[in-house]
Amino acid sequence: MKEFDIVIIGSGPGGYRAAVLGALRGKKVAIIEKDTWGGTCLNRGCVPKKDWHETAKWIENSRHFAGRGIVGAALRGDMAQAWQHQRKVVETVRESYTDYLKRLGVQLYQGLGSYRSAHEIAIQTNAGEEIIQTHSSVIATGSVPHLPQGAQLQAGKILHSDMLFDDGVPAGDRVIIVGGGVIGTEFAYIFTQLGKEVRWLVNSAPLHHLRYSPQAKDALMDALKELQIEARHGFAVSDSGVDDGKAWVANAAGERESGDWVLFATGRSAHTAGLGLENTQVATDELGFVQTNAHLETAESGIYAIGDVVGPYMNANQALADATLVIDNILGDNCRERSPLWVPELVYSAVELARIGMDEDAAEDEGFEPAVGFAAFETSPRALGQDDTRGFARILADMDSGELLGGEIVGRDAGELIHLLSQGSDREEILRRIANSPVNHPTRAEELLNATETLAARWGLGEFIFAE
Ligand SMILES: Cc1cc2nc3c(=O)[nH]c(=O)nc-3n(C[C@H](O)[C@H](O)[C@H](O)COP(=O)(O)OP(=O)(O)OC[C@H]3O[C@@H](n4cnc5c(N)ncnc54)[C@H](O)[C@@H]3O)c2cc1C
Ligand SMILES: NC(=O)c1ccc[n+]([C@@H]2O[C@H](COP(=O)([O-])OP(=O)(O)OC[C@H]3O[C@@H](n4cnc5c(N)ncnc54)[C@H](O)[C@@H]3O)[C@@H](O)[C@H]2O)c1
Repeated sequence: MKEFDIVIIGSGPGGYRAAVLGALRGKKVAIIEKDTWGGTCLNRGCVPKKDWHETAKWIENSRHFAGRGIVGAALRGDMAQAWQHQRKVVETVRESYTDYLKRLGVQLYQGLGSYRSAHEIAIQTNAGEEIIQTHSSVIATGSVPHLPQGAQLQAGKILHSDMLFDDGVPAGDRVIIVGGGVIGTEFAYIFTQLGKEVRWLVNSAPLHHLRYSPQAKDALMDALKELQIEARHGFAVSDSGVDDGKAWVANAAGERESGDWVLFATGRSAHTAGLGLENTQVATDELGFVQTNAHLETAESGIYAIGDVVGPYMNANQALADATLVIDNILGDNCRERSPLWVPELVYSAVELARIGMDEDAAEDEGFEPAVGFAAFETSPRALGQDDTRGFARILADMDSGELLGGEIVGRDAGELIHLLSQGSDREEILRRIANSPVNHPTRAEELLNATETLAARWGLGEFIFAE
């Protein structure tokens, strides 16, 4: 029986990163994947979605072509071609991921991983079963789409996002999107730009459950409205079907909406099916998420869990941060604690939203006195030159110490700019560093510098921000 120091089950961003870090730190590592290498993020999530988001942006930006001196035939989106484009990107990335794991000496197993006991894991492949032994293991099995009661999937007609990326884009231009979460908000924009006629149904205000400020959500909703993308509110789907080739959904009052196909974007649930957790002490909560302590260790010593399967923060950034933490904990003295507040969150839609840390209420609850630094992209030379002055950078700092408490960026490249606020845990230093480091001009990043300077000018935090 083969023996490993660390076995990882699942090859999404969490599992992949844990395998890389374990190997780089000299450990004998195996990773097990039952499906396509790279998990949800690479094959059915972040990577192909951002590829489409980029295409959508190009189409949206074509509104400005004439004014910039680009003239010629009108452009239109072709979603089937866009699907092919993301596939090529995904396949290239997947190959480089698996190559890197092999070069690092990680043992790759293709098959279903299932605990036989706390330190024995069976891998079921088409060829049979192999059992391996390990000192520690990491459950990184991610999540699967969650559907409301009454939703019935049908290939090519009623689907969730995994089916969209696995099977291709169905025929027909009238699409119904159900759900006002991140996927619904991102895809309502992407599909519209790619030439679809979108009917967007939400049972509560889009992104209501996320921690973005009302100003950020309003800025996004305004940008969507400008593109004629508006949600039908108060529509909770409780039934669905296909009649005469048309897909439909209905609410409890019997009201129907129909189109060529339907995309359900109604959340995701933890993926633990077939994992054999009953052969261990690992417990799940009432929603099915794997329970861990703050060190991400389960009730079974030596078994850790990371990413979507732990929840409730289901994004690749959290899975990556978790992976770094558990490898430190497995190899060190098990003392690092999960800190989701300082992992960036993003939405990629008509504008990008990015946030990190606390908002004003949370900061006050923690006993801080938050001051707000603000800069809009309205007069940024870079934003003006890009014909896109929507959005702002907002920074919260503590009046008593100048410590960064949180930040939010709305607008183009917010997903890149947020890194200026996420680097390092020395949050009393971050704003001083931003205010005093050499910058590239003209850039959007300068608006973070400007927001920092307003903390000095308006709130008197200069002594912290400009101190030697
Ligand atoms: C449409 C969409 C867009 C998204 N966009 C973004 C984005 O822009 N930014 C962002 O940060 N997040 C995004 N996300 C969320 C992100 O994809 C997930 O949070 C992330 O993939 C979670 O990573 P993970 O490692 O926990 O699990 P996953 O990526 O889900 O990977 C888990 C892997 O484990 C495998 N597995 C499960 N059980 C077993 C078993 N028993 N044996 C072997 N293998 C097993 C699965 O096959 C899967 O490959 C998006 C998600 C979706 C659906
Ligand atoms: N940029 C990113 O980081 C990113 C992008 C996409 C997805 N994700 C993650 O993937 C996961 C899944 O995304 P999601 O948007 O499906 O989930 P979500 O949990 O963000 O939102 C689900 C939405 O569906 C709605 N809903 C639920 N039942 C409904 C019903 N019967 N009728 C109408 N609406 C209903 C909810 O009110 C909610 O608005 C999330 O956890 C999300 O964070 C992250």
